[in-house]
Amino acid sequence: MSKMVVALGGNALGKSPEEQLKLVKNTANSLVGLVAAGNKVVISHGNGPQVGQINLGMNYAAEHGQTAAFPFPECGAMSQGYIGYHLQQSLQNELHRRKIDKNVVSVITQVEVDANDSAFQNPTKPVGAFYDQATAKKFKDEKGYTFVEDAGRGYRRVVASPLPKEIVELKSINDLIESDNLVIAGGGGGVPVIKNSEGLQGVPAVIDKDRSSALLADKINADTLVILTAVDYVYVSFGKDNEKKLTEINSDEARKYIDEGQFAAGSMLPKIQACLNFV
Ligand SMILES: Nc1ncnc2c1ncn2[C@@H]1O[C@H](COP(=O)(O)OP(=O)(O)O)[C@@H](O)[C@H]1O
Ligand SMILES: NC(=O)OP(=O)(O)O
Repeated sequence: MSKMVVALGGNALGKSPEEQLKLVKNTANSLVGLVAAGNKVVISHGNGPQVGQINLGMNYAAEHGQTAAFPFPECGAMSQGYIGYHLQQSLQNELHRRKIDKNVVSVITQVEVDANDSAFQNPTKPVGAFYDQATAKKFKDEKGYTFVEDAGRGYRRVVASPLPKEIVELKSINDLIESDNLVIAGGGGGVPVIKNSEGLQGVPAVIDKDRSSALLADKINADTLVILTAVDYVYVSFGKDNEKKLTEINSDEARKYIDEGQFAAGSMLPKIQACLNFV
């Protein structure tokens, strides 16, 4: 039996609630397979596309006088609820189908970051949809957002992504795991919070869920960290005629490929770095 953290990529969760629910049902089948095989599974998930979508929709409604503005920490918490709800429902249905008696619970998770993290001055985390260059420029001029090209897939808005330091709800997560629940935690990398004289306070950023998942895996003493995304393999020379899939690498090879720039910043690079940190 292995204790494992399985991190699901936000870009592998589709672009709409309908698509997400369909994809999550498939994933639930595999995840419950791991549970049925006797593993203790903790699930984390990304939220890049979803948190950007929620923020865009909320900003649009606010600009049209329909709602108050919803900052990123609130949007991050909403994305944990939205994705956690689909995961909970799909996992519960699959557990029921296989006659496995287990409760599924999503923990709204806050993750502490450093208020002085230089990431606040240098946005790198892609969120929301992929745009062509002209549309990205239009948004940039109109709204002042920052955009970058994302791994050959188009342009995306980027926001600050400070490093995760502590998982605020760690004790509750551990208690829930120990009492045999199937736990979903650290969604979207966790809602970023800082500690100040008043206690915890949300900050406008999106933490990388691969980094938070590695931290979570370490803190709960997991044996295995699994990071799932929308490609079948990690490649060297990704997207080129001579691309080569990697089926097994050690940490020295991972570092060598990082130095060669084989993994794109903001997409595959944080996944490989998270795996190295965990190892
Ligand atoms: N060397 C590489 N090998 C495989 N995929 C890569 C590589 N470099 C960049 N990528 C891109 O990284 C993407 C996964 O990152 P991302 O979409 O940010 O993940 P997530 O599923 O967590 O949202 C892949 O779909 C692919 O487009
Ligand atoms: N928060 C986060 O890292 O989301 P993605 O996995 O969707 O990029």
